[in-house]
Amino acid sequence: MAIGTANPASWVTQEEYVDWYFRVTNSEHLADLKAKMKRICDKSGIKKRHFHLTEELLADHPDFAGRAQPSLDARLDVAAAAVPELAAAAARKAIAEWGRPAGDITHLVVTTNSGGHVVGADVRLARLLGLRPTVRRTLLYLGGCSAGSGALRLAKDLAENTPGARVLVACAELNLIAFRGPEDGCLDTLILQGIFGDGAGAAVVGADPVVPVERPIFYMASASQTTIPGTEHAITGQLRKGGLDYHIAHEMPSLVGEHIAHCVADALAPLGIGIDVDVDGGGGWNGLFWAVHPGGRAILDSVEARLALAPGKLAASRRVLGEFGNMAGATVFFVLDELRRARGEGERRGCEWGVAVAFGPGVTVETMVLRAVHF
Ligand SMILES: CC(C)(COP(=O)(O)OP(=O)(O)OC[C@H]1O[C@@H](n2cnc3c(N)ncnc32)[C@H](O)[C@@H]1OP(=O)(O)O)[C@@H](O)C(=O)NCCC(=O)NCCSC(=O)CC(=O)O
Repeated sequence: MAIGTANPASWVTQEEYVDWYFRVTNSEHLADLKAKMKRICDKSGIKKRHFHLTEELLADHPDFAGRAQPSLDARLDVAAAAVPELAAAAARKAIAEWGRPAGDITHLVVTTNSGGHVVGADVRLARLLGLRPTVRRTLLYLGGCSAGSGALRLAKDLAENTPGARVLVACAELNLIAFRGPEDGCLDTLILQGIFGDGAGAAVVGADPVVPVERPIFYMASASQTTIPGTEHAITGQLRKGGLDYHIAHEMPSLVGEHIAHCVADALAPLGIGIDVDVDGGGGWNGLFWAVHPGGRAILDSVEARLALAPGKLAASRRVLGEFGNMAGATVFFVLDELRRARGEGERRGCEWGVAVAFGPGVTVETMVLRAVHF
């Protein structure tokens, strides 16, 4: 029924990032890694990224630049305050658009990869927003990049199974939990530092809108999850003394390309939606609008090629990637927001039905079938 997004105020252009990153981590001597990082950034399709971690904050915490030093406590301390604050900035926008008081929120689903506390980000966020003490909270940690879509799936079930429920979903992601300097033999670090950025997204989800106050944007027709067998190794992460150690396998773009068609076809089939979809990659897929998680430029290229999507079909995903990078679980809210903004600016007669697809550890594919309410 409403979507809000927010980013930290500080940002670095992708063009400047390589110099910035090697300078602030005192790594100028690692010339080969710097050249490789430049190749990654040049090909990333990203123009700028926002970060909570500034040079000043890094000066206060020089241990964040290395993975051997015990810095997890300090990282979590920063995230404990910053995650709910960023989530609140996005949630306030969503609640304002929704048009009803924050006290009418009945359920809260919060997800982040940047934390590990009790009392957690859900309690803090509820307090910041002035939600009712009886709001029913669910907190999901470390769900990877599909966590925002997973939280929306949960919200849909809550909304449909609890009459009158209004579920606030919020996700905030801060790269500082995984930030570290470049190191020989750790190519994952270059990918992570080269494409991930910080952001928060929020949405209000409910059934049976109260007209005319509530003006739905997307009808969530179905939300499903598939785990691709034999791919547990492809995305892994662990909280260690030096922060979140994250690994993304080189084959992720091809893996996604291989599985996207059957995941979407499986999600559409039970709905009996009359779309002439050719699962071998025919033009039928262009009969949908697309909100694909922009995990990286190569992921979007792979989906586009595999499904023979027309140029522009992934414009919302590419624009979000360009402006903000991969913001893990928060990204889906930005892509949905961008889609509805583009439709409001003259593309109102776009496709009626669409899909949101996100990928995460498992490898997990979250697929949501959506109907644009004003198409
Ligand atoms: C990083 C890229 C922009 C690079 O662009 P290209 O692939 O076109 O260019 P390229 O092949 O020349 O790659 C540039 C350099 O990066 C290296 N490279 C590419 N992918 C790598 C990876 N996963 N790990 C380590 N190195 C990698 C290449 O070997 C190459 O090194 P050299 O130049 O030395 O030969 C792209 O590969 C990309 O978008 N990858 C997708 C990243 C991804 O999987 N994201 C999903 C995140 S998972 C997610 O979103 C969910 C989650 O985290 O939970």
